[in-house]
Amino acid sequence: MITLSSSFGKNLKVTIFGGSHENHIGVTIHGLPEGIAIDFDRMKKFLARRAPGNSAFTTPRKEPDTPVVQSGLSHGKTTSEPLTIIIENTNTRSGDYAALRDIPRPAHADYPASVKYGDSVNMSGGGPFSARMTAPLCIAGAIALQLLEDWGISIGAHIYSIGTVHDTPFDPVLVRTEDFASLREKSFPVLNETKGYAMGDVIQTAMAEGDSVGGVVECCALGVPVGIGGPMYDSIEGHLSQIFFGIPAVKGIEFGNGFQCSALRGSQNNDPFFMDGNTVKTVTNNHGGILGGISSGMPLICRLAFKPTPSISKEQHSVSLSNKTNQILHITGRHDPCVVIRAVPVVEAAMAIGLLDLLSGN
Ligand SMILES: Cc1cc2nc3c(=O)[nH]c(=O)nc-3n(C[C@H](O)[C@H](O)[C@H](O)COP(=O)(O)O)c2cc1C
Ligand SMILES: C=C(O[C@@H]1CC(C(=O)O)=C[C@@H](OP(=O)(O)O)[C@H]1O)C(=O)O
Repeated sequence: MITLSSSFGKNLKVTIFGGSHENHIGVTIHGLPEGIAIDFDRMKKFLARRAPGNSAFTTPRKEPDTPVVQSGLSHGKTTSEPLTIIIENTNTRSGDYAALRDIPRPAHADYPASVKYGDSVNMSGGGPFSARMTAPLCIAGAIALQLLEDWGISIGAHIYSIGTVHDTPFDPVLVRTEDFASLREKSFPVLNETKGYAMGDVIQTAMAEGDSVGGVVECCALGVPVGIGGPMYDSIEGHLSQIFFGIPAVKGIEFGNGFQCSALRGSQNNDPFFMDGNTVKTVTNNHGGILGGISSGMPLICRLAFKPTPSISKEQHSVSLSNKTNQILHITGRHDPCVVIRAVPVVEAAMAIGLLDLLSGN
């Protein structure tokens, strides 16, 4: 068996390795400043927001997700070596996946991964494609969030929609750091509680029918200085999109008013500039804090669309790869009926790593 790994970043290189049903998963971070004290209590709190098994709306797989430092830390502070932290997988149930080696799940990675890797990769639990890999991403994200505070940058996210039910969006001009603090304390992070209950009903209805639902996470970064990013392939959108699309089940990304801008006239879409004391600001923020790939100093806002969880208990059509016949598939096992809730801190982590990488090279 080979262990796959994948890396993100130019100045801060984040490499994630392991698999959902291997002994452990983990992350190595190259390029952190030396002598930084890492707040592990905050990291654990952050990891707990993503961890499986914490509510009726998530997979019942229970994992403590305890970060264990392997190297790169001495007396609680970073050294000049890369930092490696792992998480043990303690609650695997690989039997759930025995049949799926031959009968791939629609919408999961099983089929193309089996063609590409054969039996050389352990695909149980989704292997290296599993959302389990977002736990080490959140370790790196927790560290990045901590470092970004020194730059005066804060990041927050919420469930923007589940199915067709929408939360109140962030106000793209007036959104404040304080809005993020209360969201972080919520197990179902929405701004409008009534909409949150309606979203819960949507998930419960799908679950009762052996089905799943998708949704959108909205994320915002405040305090990003003017001038981060660059033209064409150095754009903030391009850079963040690479790490965002590394999150399993992300199928679309919007920056600012995104697809909506296409229905507007220039006079409606353009954000007029004005002087706020000595600072140049815009009256509206359709551009979501990015112009020409470069930060404008306004709140940086984006939305990520997540598809419905592939593994559903409803009967589905698939094939037997060995027999080359059509096959009815019944998936058992432990799955999120909606991935969006646990994805909220994952999106914050990805945004933090992406921005810290850009800032480190600016
Ligand atoms: C937080 C989170 C939890 C997820 N939980 C599950 C799950 O329980 N079952 C499942 O089949 N897919 C789950 N997924 C989605 C799959 O990992 C993903 O759809 C799959 O790897 C295929 O990748 P793709 O959708 O990006 O093409 C989850 C995704 C996220 C972000
Ligand atoms: C374990 C996690 O989520 C898993 C993500 C996942 C998938 O296919 O993405 C499938 C399930 O794996 P298993 O069948 O092993 O329970 C989820 O539980 C986690 O996020 O930590």
